[in-house]
Amino acid sequence: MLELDGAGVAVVDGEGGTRTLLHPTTLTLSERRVAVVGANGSGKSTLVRLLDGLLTPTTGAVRVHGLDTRRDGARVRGLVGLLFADPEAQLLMPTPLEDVALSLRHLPRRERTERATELLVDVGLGGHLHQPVATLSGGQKQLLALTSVLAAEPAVLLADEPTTLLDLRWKAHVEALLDALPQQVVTVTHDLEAAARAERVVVVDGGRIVADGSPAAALATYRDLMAGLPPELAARDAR
Ligand SMILES: Nc1ncnc2c1ncn2[C@@H]1O[C@H](COP(=O)(O)OP(=O)(O)OP(=O)(O)O)[C@@H](O)[C@H]1O
Repeated sequence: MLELDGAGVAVVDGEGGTRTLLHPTTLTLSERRVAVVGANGSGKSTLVRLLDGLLTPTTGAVRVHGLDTRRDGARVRGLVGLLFADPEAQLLMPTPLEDVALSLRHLPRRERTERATELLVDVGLGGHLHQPVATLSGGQKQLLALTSVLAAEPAVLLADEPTTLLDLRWKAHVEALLDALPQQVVTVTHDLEAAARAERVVVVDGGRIVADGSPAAALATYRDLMAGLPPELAARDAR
């Protein structure tokens, strides 16, 4: 369960004024599949960074499974896994085996290697255990990033445009893996077909939630917005 309780983010801008990235927002996300859509720069990643505790709200509070991200940041980060569009941003080790093993550092060394091998074989990267990460294809890198994140067994996965850089085949592969996960997955996406498969869609515009509800209703609002309608005229009452 993810909760925003009047949570907002404002930063000091270059001119010494303040800039609101997310207006105070109250939201409880308990659905297993949530999609967040919105234009570039609308505040989607800000919302995700709040939920993983990387960013603390400047007003209100954010709770993950009841833990306040401001007070219990380290424990929250233990509960939440993050997957970004660009796997380069999160692959830290020289080989796939070492990268997955890093997420398993709580295990004794031998078990760590065995478990990392098992996980890589399961996702189809068994033939690439020791291949330099830099030489993997983009799709293989994203699959590795996902495997490393999941190895830590997060309770919640936040995926920020996880398939944006993938070709159709890799996109389908990564989406199928994400769809099959037992844990809650919140996905930021520009892919409206993927968003339509969620149980709930949240639409962000100008740092505000402007629609929130079933995919059909919320995506209708988003399409209206993208067609140039101001939020107050775009389809409302998505819930
Ligand atoms: N630390 C910061 N200081 C100033 N402005 C910021 C900061 N972080 C984000 N912003 C601005 O806040 C706005 C929202 O950014 P955010 O990354 O949340 O958007 P987004 O919806 O995820 O966009 P995209 O789809 O392009 O990734 C942008 O205009 C961005 O430049």
